[in-house]
Amino acid sequence: MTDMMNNKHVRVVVRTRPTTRFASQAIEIIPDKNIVNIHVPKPEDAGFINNQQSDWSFKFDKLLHNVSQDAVYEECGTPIVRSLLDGYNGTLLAYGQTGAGKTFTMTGATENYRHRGMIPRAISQVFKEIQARPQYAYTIRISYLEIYNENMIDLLAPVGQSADMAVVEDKNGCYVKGLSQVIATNEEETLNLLFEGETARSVGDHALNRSSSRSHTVFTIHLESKSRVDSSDDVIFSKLNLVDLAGSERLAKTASSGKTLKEAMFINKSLTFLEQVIIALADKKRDHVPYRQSRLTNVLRDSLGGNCNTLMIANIWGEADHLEETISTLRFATRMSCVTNEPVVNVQYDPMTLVKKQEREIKELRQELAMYDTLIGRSHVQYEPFTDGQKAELAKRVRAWFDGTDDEIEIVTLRQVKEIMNVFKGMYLQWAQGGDRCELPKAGGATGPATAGGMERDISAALEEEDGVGETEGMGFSIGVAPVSGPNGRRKVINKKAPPAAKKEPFVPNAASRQSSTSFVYGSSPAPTTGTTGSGGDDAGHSPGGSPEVQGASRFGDQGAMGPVGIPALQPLPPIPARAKPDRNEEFETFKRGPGKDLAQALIENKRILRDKKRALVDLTARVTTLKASITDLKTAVARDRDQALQADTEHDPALYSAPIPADVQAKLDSLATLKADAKRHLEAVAQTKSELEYAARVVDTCRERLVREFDAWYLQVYCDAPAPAGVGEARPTSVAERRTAAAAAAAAVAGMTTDASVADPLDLAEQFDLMLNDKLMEDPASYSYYAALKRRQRRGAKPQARTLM
Ligand SMILES: Nc1ncnc2c1ncn2[C@@H]1O[C@H](COP(=O)(O)OP(=O)(O)OP(=O)(O)O)[C@@H](O)[C@H]1O
Repeated sequence: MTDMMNNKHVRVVVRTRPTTRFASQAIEIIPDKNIVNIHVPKPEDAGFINNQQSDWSFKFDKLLHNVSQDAVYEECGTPIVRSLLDGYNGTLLAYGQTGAGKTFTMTGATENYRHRGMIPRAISQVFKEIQARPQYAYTIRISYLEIYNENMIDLLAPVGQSADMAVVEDKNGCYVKGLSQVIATNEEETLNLLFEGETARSVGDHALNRSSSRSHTVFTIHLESKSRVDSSDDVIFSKLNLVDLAGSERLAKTASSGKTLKEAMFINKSLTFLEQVIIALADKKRDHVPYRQSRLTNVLRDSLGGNCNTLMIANIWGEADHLEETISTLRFATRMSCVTNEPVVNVQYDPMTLVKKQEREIKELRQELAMYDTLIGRSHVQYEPFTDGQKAELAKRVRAWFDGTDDEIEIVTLRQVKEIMNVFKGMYLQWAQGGDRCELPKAGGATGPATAGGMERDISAALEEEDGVGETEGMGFSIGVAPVSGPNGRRKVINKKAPPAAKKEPFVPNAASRQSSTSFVYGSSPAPTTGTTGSGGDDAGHSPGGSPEVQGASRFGDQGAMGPVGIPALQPLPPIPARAKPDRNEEFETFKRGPGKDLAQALIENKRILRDKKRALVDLTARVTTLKASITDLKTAVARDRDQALQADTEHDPALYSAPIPADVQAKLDSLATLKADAKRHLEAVAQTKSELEYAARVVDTCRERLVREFDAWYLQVYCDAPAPAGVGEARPTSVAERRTAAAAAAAAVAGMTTDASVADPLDLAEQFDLMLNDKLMEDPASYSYYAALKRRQRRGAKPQARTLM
């Protein structure tokens, strides 16, 4: 018996189907030497000069002529199953013409136990071997796949529950995703699965063999083994594929038509592809193996020429009528024997064992930490997750700290810090959502929870006292708007111990601030004021220019990270007196043409670049779509040519596959290659442009944020007498009066200018949509038409009157 592990090439065993009409004049079997000689007399009517081959000699690893199932299994099954138990993958496949005995070899005849085939015998041996190896724990899973007309069918899936399947390859090999793997604990259960699958198998009738299987099947025994003796966490995975291929046949001979003809064509095609894979594998110079051409080769990709023991049983039917098929089978078997394999044991680390090991380690480390804490006198240190009760207790202490009744919270562990942060977060969220009763404590040590409004009142009252003006800003101005909860650290810390709010009259917020749970500290423009003209107003919703981006830029600008800790202690900047309040939108225009001119121009220029990039991207993507469509058309044309050639090949002529490719097909293949290269180039350009576009978008955002920030600083400095932040604005007028005069002058200058739309209008909705469209196109260029239509619809939706007026 050959040692499978030392076997570097695919083993090929030829089995003959017993027959009383054996063509002994044409076929010579020499079992001792494993040789088959074939002599086909040349037809007399073929003419004087006849180069047709008439003699063949084939040598294989083993020749099994008229032997029993026992003998076949002993030769082919036993070693491969033993290797399976040792951790090597194995594949046993039966190939041959229809009726040559493939199914008889693999599954056998069910009515007689002695006639059972390789699969039931392999199952039986697997469980016997397992019993003989008590030092290992085994898990066995069974899958049974059928490939019928290029469709994959899960023969073990519960009726009506078959999932979508796909062949997937990862570092551990290749498998069919979605295919059921049923755990089997004993021989009987496994045989049940085999028969269950058998009944589900597609069986068709035709002239040669009334119970011929018209599909390929792959019965797989997946084995997982782990040593019970050594402490290693290694798990060995191995699998045995038992493959029953559909019969190779000549369409004319089987008198197939209609559905059966279609089946035969699929079978011939997949076997041709199998042959091509075998030819490629046998050719050491070929670096590409066309596995993906058919489901069969794709499923078997790690079983043919991979890291497994592969054995093929070539079934032949030695009657004169089937001489051609016999030669064809033996030629294929010869090619198969040239394929080399490198069997290796598939060892993997068990993820569950790893988890258990880490859990053990964590437990030990905790114990060690507890010992350490005891030694240094730190008791009651909490390392476990906090319980609800403990969380509530901690929240109480945090509140006490806010109230000032508790001066400090001792920090003992990182987990405790995290929990405290969680308490802050919860309080902040509750407050930001404007719940009626917020858990935030009232400043000044008042006991019990305070309302958000209450705190705001305290803050505003404090401001009133400080500035002598008591107006609160409504919401509505879009540029530089910052909510109380925002990150801009332009607020003062309320002294917990002596809150001015406690002494003041309660503040009654205006309508706008009542409507919103979020009130704005500065930059809000509640009134339809007209800049320096100073006409007051109270319309909170007046603001133009409410671009969400601009709001976002200001809310989450870079002036400090948003942190819930500082929130209760924040205080707004002094509000602008109503009579002096200019319209911020107008002031923004003034700013863009004055101190912020360079920045505004940079923004315009960067937006232009962004638009150019978007346009380029749309063009490139459209080109890729066109190229892809052309590639698909050409591929279809080539496939049609191939199908026609296959249909014409009713004699299944092996010479056809070595014949040169016709010129017109070659021309199509050349164009296909050119198109693919072109598409690849364009896809690279798309990727490049996409990254340039993203960069340009970032630059635009940064520019816009900076412009808004600078404007805020400028505005505050001019109208609120706030100190200029470092690096923002230079050579400014010194006094408030001077600044206001300068601003008025700038506004007057601007009044005479034409408005530059691109300055006033950052990325509009259409531009945002373009950006989104480009992102979608990147995900799937074929979606171009869909999204383009969507865009059209959106445009139409925006201007419905345009249609009705026509
Ligand atoms: N070695 C054998 N001993 C006895 N009977 C055999 C043997 N080989 C084949 N047969 C019989 O020949 C018939 C056809 O065999 P089988 O169905 O296995 O062919 P096949 O190659 O699987 O055909 P198909 O490709 O159509 O599935 C069956 O009735 C089977 O019992």
